[in-house]
Amino acid sequence: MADVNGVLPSGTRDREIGAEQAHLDQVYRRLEEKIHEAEFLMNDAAKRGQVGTPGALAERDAQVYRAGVHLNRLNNEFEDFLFGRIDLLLGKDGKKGPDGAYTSVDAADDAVRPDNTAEIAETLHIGRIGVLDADYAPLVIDWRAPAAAPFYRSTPVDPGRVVRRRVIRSKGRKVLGVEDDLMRPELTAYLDGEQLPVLGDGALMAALGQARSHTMRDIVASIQAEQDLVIRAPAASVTYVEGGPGTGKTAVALHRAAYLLYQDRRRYAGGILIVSPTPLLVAYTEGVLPSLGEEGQVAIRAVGSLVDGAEASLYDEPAVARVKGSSRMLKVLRKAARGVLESPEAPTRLRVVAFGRRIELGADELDRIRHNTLGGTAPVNLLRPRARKLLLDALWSRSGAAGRHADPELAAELRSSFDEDVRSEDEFVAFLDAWWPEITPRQVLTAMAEEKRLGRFARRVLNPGETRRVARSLRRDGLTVHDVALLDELQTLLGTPARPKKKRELDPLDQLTGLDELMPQREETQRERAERLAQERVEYAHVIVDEAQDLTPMQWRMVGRRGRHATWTVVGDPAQSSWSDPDEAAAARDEALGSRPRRRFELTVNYRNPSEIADLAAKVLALAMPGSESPKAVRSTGVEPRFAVLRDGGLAASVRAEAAELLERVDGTVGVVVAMRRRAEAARWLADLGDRVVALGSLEAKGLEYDATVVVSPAEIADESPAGLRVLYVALTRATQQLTVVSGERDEPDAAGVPDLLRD
Ligand SMILES: Nc1ncnc2c1ncn2[C@@H]1O[C@H](COP(=O)(O)OP(=O)(O)OP(=O)(O)O)[C@@H](O)[C@H]1O
Repeated sequence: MADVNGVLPSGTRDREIGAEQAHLDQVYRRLEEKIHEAEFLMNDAAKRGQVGTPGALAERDAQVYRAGVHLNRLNNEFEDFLFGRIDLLLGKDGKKGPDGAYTSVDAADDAVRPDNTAEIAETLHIGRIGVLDADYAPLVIDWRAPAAAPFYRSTPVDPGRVVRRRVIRSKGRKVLGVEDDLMRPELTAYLDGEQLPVLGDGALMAALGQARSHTMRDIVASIQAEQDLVIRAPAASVTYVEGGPGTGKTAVALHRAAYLLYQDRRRYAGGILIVSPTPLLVAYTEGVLPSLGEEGQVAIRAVGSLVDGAEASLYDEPAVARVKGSSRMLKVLRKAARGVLESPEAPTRLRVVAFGRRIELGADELDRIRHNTLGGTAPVNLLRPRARKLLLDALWSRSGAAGRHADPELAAELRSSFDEDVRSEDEFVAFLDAWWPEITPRQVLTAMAEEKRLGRFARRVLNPGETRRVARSLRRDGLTVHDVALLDELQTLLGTPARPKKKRELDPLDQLTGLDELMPQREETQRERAERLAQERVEYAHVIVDEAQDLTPMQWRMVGRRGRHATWTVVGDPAQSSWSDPDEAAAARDEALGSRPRRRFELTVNYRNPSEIADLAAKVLALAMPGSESPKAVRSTGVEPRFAVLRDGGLAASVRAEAAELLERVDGTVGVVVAMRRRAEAARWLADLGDRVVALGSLEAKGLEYDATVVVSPAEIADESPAGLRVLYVALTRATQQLTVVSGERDEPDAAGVPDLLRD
């Protein structure tokens, strides 16, 4: 309907908005009916409860639960939940599918007439959940339903049946605007006898230009075709997604979690785990799933918080992180988990009295027994019964009672009464507790903090300098992100011994019959214990790893243990890896994922950075990973990055002034990225600029984005670790609007203030 200049007849916009408003009104009326139904159900259920029979009570609980879930969802979805519409040509098969949609995605051969005109055969509205009218015809189709896929998949190159895709913006019950994309611009299409109008510049650009807040928004209304392919990929084995900065990897990962739950809620009742690199990114993304109507079954955890009780947010200096994250640590931990028993506090003599004789085992004998007990690879804490048995053997042979009876039955009886004697002796019990205590992972880390002991555990694995630095880092207060993977590994190496079963409350009937005594408690077998422990460990049905390029080998082992039977989605960008040896991490990843087949996807479009910023970042990418390609920026703002040099007052004053200036120029947030060691001072520089501005260490910037960023001293960031150039690449790709680079002396800026690393 638009003429060649794109001018629409007056009133078209109002009429189109009016039509969508009418549809939204109808949807709300239907939702209100559903809410009344749900409330009625709850009241009715409450009344039934008053009847009081067990059957009625159970029924009431089930009904209240169902109605509660229903009400809750409806209330949650009320905000902005109808967001899309597609107008479609007749489908090839011409039949209606289960959602009222034609099942084919291709247009029928005769859908377009020879004069390039066509009739719209069907209009579908898409929203956060599906709503049917009283006759079960769809008023809104859930965005995750197959019928909604053409909304995301259709492109002008491959439009399928879609003629026009419309994004509807609404607030509460009011439609504010519509943005259309024409998929078949060559066509003149008619709906109910009127030519189909096209309004706005397209929803994607509108979404990308918006100011950013401190939380991520869902992209449900503007998911792009290549992203939709990933979101809806079947959850078989491993879905592996690579893409440069801003290509929507995090957004896609979150929407995929919601999609998988919709697809097969029962299968994912085992939970979906999303592993995120930092607590900041967890906080940033936490709201997305609830906005998609999904909560509860998805756990988003920072990699430093995967072990219960450990909430690590400290970072090791790069040289230490490199050692702690490497798979060399596995050898060190294996030795440490066993060697920790040889503590200076461990008793070196065992004395008992049995059969009226004093029997003693000395240090050498005890060392030999410990050594024999530890042979093999069984978890240390599970070896205590074996240690006790070997101690009793040694005491028995020292007792001289072994040869007393030739008759095997009598000899066995004697031995068993000897064992009973010794085992019940207080001294023996106290000795065993001190000599073979139950060890916790933290105790092993504490032992490793002593340089001498760590030196023994790490012989021929770490060099003396590495040993010294790791030991020193473990003496600090608080856990680092890398310590958590060590704790998890140690937990596996140490094992959790079977706890004595809680005594059941005595059943009066048991007391009468003495049944308890007649049926001795059977000891758990090794195999049963292993099975029980395997079940108790937190495992998930699907594991999503965000920023996967950053996981160290030790972290991959930790994450791998949480998804041994899971399907996986792994998203990352090797060019953003802050790990010093990406090949080693890739090998560890392959080991964690096992031999499961992979489906690979690539995301190629940068939705975050305008081309002006993306072009600058590409220069660092060329240094960091020569030959690799940057994603294509989808928009440009005409605003070039600004290069600032030090003013009077040094770095603090310069950064403050640049941040203040950006606050004036953008509506949303400003991120100031500094080298890790400057984190604390940078926070002080910006303290009174308000909460729209945040100071971040370079590693913390991972995955986040701001309207504008100040990157402070590229050279400092690049020099901070062997992966420094890749970390700098991350820092330079965080802004959605404007970027300022502040150079220090080390950056050797030229006359225009451009630092050495960013020059052509
Ligand atoms: N289809 C889309 N519609 C609207 N916005 C989008 C779309 N895809 C991505 N975005 C936006 O682009 C930005 C970058 O997305 P996201 O953070 O998921 O990218 P990423 O690939 O994880 O980036 P990085 O690797 O740098 O962390 C976000 O603001 C996201 O909302």
